[in-house]
Amino acid sequence: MIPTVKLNNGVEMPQLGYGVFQVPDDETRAAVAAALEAGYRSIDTATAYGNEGSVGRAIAESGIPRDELFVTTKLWNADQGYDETLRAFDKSLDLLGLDHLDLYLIHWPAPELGRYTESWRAFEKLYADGRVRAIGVSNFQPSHLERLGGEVVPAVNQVELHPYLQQREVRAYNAGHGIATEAWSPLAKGGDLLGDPVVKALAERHGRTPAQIVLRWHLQLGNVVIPKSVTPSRMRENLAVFDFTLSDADVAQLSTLDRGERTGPDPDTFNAV
Ligand SMILES: NC(=O)C1=CN([C@@H]2O[C@H](COP(=O)(O)OP(=O)(O)OC[C@H]3O[C@@H](n4cnc5c(N)ncnc54)[C@H](OP(=O)(O)O)[C@@H]3O)[C@@H](O)[C@H]2O)C=CC1
Ligand SMILES: O=C(O)C(=O)[C@@H](O)[C@H](O)C(=O)CO
Repeated sequence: MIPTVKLNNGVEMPQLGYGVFQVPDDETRAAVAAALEAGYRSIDTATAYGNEGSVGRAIAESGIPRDELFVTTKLWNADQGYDETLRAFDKSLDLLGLDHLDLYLIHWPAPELGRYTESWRAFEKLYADGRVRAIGVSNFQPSHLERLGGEVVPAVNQVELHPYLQQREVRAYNAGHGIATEAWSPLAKGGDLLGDPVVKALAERHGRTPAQIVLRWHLQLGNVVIPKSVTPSRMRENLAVFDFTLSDADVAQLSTLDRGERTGPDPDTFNAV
């Protein structure tokens, strides 16, 4: 039901998944269970979200075969460095209750720390050892990617991306290097974007919701998306986007909305640990 994108190492990643940022730990198990019940098979979490254990419990209780799931987590900034990364990976895998991960991402470049290249060496070891099926980065600008070094080209770069922040330069760089672009906050956190007159007019014309129009725009650009919702009806709504298409003119109209407007931190200056 959910199409996949083929990553640069041949691994197939669902183009639409479920994100759990800001889902409180004690609500995550039920939220992920509802998402899996709705049909999601790709889950995006992070050490920083404090809910990996609850994601793991929901996965274990679902009874869904492991090879039908795609699980992503992310290395937090405080864990950057070679040995620190290896330890953080073990801890995440343990919390998730898994014997391998599908995708591991360096969460932020945190350039002031100056350690993401060491973390990438550790990622390459984890990948070579078969403990993770694909490795990638998040919030990396082209300048950060240029300095990554190593042997393995990241499979994914997960960045903030939506019609108000279209990341044309990052997307072009990713595409030119075989890196899949994954959009975080694909709905711009459910804020003004969903009430934008252009989005609303397209929603009315297609008989869809504003969120569905925005998700369809992403999918037609080739982005991987991971919308978050704790509301089961919205989980289902966000999945019901594979039975209609936007015209080229619709996509072009949405592409005029770019304001370069971030809802989250700037990767060049975000160094929190
Ligand atoms: N790598 C990184 O640095 C980052 C990664 N992420 C990842 O991306 C995921 C998604 O991003 P996120 O920041 O959560 O923002 P989203 O763009 O996914 O928006 C989530 C918000 O939109 C609301 N919403 C969801 N669906 C609908 C709908 N159909 N109609 C109206 N409102 C809707 C949700 O409300 P409600 O839940 O109440 O239904 C929630 O408030 C995260 O969960 C996380 O996994 C996010 C930030 C940074
Ligand atoms: O959600 C994420 O993945 C993030 O990295 C954000 O929470 C980010 O750390 C942030 O918004 C800090 O204010």
